[in-house]
Amino acid sequence: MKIALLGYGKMGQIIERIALERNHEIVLRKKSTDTFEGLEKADVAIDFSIPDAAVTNIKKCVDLQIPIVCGTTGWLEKYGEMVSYCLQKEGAFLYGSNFSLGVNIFFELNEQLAKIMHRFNEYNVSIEEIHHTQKLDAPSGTAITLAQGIIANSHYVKWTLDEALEGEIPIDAIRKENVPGTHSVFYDSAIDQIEIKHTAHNREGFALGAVIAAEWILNKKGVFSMKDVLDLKK
Ligand SMILES: NC(=O)C1=CN([C@@H]2O[C@H](COP(=O)(O)OP(=O)(O)OC[C@H]3O[C@@H](n4cnc5c(N)ncnc54)[C@H](OP(=O)(O)O)[C@@H]3O)[C@@H](O)[C@H]2O)C=CC1
Ligand SMILES: O=C(O)C1=N[C@H](C(=O)O)C[C@H](O)C1
Repeated sequence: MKIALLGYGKMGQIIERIALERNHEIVLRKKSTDTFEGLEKADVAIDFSIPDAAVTNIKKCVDLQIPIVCGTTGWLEKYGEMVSYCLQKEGAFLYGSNFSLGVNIFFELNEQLAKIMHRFNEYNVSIEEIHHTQKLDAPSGTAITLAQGIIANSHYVKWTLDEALEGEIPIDAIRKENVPGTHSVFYDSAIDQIEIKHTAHNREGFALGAVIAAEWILNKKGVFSMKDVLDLKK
């Protein structure tokens, strides 16, 4: 299939290699100063750009009726608006804070653990994420998804996402050279600590997952997530 890359940085260049290995064609490699010329030829667009560009890129693809897979993080306050825009225009849109298979399994593990732990008030939950020093947003999109998973599965729902992001679920964002992405969820009591952790060794899993999501969304209409792609919906 013909793929438009919206964002041609660290992720866009790895996605290009994997897409070509899977016999796809790249019709656009858009960086900040490039136009959208070539987008109209695409069967699917994959956006790994910057937080300030994602909304414009998503709307452009929906307007052109081109399915878009968005991996760009740091713009979630506009997510609801993008969902409505896509549904109203009968487009196809899939956002993933993290496209790696390992992290999507980690998301399921996090949700199952939250279902157990919410019964034990002696434990306090917190999240830690570590990323490279070039990352523009904090906390990471993955950490926010982890917080959402905890909130959604703590039946007495102590927090809203805003409360969580305002510190009810502390999220520690650490920046360190050359770290692709490490995420931990901690449950601490006065007696002990329970930790679950995912460590990305490189960016390959993010890129492969994004290309698989692009293959999946082809010829579909609606708003989707990696739970749909991996058939993880309960
Ligand atoms: N969901 C997931 O699995 C993952 C998500 N990410 C997210 O993906 C995003 C990109 O990460 P990464 O590749 O490391 O970042 P980079 O900084 O390496 O690349 C960003 C790219 O976006 C380009 N860009 C800037 N403005 C625009 C625009 N208006 N339209 C199109 N492209 C634009 C930049 O162009 P220029 O060079 O000209 O500035 C650059 O090519 C981040 O939000 C990150 O959090 C990252 C890894 C995994
Ligand atoms: O910026 C990155 O590199 C990454 N960002 C995503 C996020 O914000 O969760 C996914 C991954 O952790 C790498």
